[in-house]
Amino acid sequence: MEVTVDVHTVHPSTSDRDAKYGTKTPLARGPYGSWCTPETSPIHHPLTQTNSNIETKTQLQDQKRFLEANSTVFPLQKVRLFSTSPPPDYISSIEDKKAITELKELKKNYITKTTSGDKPPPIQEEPDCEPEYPQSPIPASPTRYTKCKGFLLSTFCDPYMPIDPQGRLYIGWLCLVTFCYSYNAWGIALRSTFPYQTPENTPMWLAADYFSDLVYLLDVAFVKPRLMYLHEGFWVDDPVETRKNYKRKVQYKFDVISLTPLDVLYFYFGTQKAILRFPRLLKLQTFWEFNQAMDRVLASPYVVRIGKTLCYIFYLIHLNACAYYAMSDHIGLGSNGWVYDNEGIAYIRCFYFATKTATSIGKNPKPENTIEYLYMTAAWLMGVFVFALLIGQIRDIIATATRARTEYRKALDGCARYLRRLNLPAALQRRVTLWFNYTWSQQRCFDEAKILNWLPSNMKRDVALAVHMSTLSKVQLFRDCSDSLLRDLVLQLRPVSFLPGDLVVRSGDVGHQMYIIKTGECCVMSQDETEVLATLREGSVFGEISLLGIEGLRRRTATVRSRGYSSLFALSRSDLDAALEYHKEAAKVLRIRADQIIRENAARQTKQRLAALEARKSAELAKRQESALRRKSTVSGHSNATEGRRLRAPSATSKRRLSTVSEKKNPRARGYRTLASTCTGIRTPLPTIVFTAE
Ligand SMILES: Nc1ncnc2c1ncn2[C@@H]1O[C@@H]2COP(=O)(O)O[C@H]2[C@H]1O
Repeated sequence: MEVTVDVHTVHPSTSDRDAKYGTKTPLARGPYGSWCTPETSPIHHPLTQTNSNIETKTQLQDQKRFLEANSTVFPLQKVRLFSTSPPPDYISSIEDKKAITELKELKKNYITKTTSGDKPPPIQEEPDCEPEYPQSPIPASPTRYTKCKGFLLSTFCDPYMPIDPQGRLYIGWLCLVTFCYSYNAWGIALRSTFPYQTPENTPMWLAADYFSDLVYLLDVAFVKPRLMYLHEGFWVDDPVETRKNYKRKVQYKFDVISLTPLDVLYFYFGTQKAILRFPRLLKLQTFWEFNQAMDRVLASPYVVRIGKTLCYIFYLIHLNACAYYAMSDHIGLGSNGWVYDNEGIAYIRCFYFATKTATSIGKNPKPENTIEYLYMTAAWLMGVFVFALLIGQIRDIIATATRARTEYRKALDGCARYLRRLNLPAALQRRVTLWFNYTWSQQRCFDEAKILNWLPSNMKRDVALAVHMSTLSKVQLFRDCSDSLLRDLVLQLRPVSFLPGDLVVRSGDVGHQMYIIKTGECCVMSQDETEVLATLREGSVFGEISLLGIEGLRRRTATVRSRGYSSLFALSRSDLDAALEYHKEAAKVLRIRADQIIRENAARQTKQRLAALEARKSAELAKRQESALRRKSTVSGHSNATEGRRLRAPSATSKRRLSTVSEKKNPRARGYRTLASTCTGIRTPLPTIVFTAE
């Protein structure tokens, strides 16, 4: 349906507006510099709600209502007025509207049928199609076998199966190709300059040559075209597509050129001309690819990186040695003091010469003619720039490999220096050093979070779970609650280490963190620290009572010390609160356990008090009995004296009377007595119960 709307946008004059609003509001002005109706031509502009047409909003709304009443949706934001044909957006929106109406009708029919008792029409099922699951980040394992004419064929050898570019078999193949490439790279230069290819050993050289050619050919024809590749985030394993993909690459062109059979010219030049095989050197990309693959799969990629740099250095020296021998041969072996004198093993002597010239300036045989000067200059320049670069690269690689250790040493040295400057006791300084050493041996880094910071949060969580899984699986709390609690908390856990005897939490302090024991043991001590109430082991949780604030307890209910060296995970109050907000069951478990600890601690305390009271009573009784005995024994001999003392000593009744009098004088004394008598009955908040994850 085509809709053409012809609207003259009317801008009220400033006076109209002012009359309406009663003020002179500073509004944006129209394109004509005034808010009056333009006389010359109508304004053509889209009906969007901007400052300039804010005045016409009511009119526009009227128009919209009118058009909607005529069952058309008029997209105010998109339609340009005075346009002869509606824009595509508009058409699509009309179509959308139709589709929505149809859908609504269908729904209405369906609902009326179900409510009227009719059986609703069966819902049309989608045609059978494979559900598409997310792909694995690594393509399917290449170690599958297929049967071919009775033989089990590895997928790698099956010409119709795609190859996983990260699979071991492919990396093995790359290794073989790289070996053949290295043979060509070293061999062609060597055989072209040194007299090592003789008519006797030529068949051997040729066999090696053609073997490497065969590997090159297989690589280009059967392996590379089957390599799976990533396209728009998906692994493509269709053979036609993989072949096309390979052919699109520059590498394909180089691979094909590297197979140029220039060796047919052997028929003309003779088999000695190994230089004719130089196109084989164009397969350099495979060498790089192999290095990258090794870098990915090896546990310590630094070895590969250093190995690659050393390869470059040796290869340059090799080329230098070949050039030196070729020049010496050209000038005449032993013809002057600079050239190779044809003594000893030619290659070793030339290699030595090349190494010396590339790495040192001076103390080399003096060149005697132009060509020798040119060679020496080139060799020195190569030594200064190329070798310096390569050796610098090795230094960087080693520095990267040992960066964490260097940072640790720096931190330790800095801290030790600081403590020494403050002249702190030697024992404390030694403790700090011990802490550094222990933490390093446990974590191999000081800031785990910093290392993982590059990863997306889900991956970070997976890594943290994998790293700490062995400990976290022992924590009863996580076993009793849903898995998502563990996933939510794992990134918030901060590893901390303690030395033997270190205080982890102190009774009476405000609690800010709770702890999970990763390794080692911690002792929950009695208030006076003379008794160990409980020994907590791997996977145990402590320090949660003051975080939960049960019965208003915000302070630590006990002192906990590390028994030996221990590694714990600390979880802050805010992180725990955030997690418990969404994991009510975990909050319940923690509360139940904390309640239990508090109750049992209180029971234990009461028992201890009663026992102490009992002991005091029996001690008093014994004392009284003893004094009575003593009195009996002396009564006969000193009856007069005793009688006098008895008269002087106040009786129990008079004593009581005395104390009442003093209480009356000092009401605080009575207060203390009342408190003491009630205290024996109340539960003390100090929990003293064995609380382990087991
Ligand atoms: N008797 C006990 N047995 C085991 N753990 C205890 C005992 N008493 C206290 N704790 C733990 O020691 C912690 C000390 O700090 P909180 O009070 O925060 O939480 C306490 C409990 O987790």
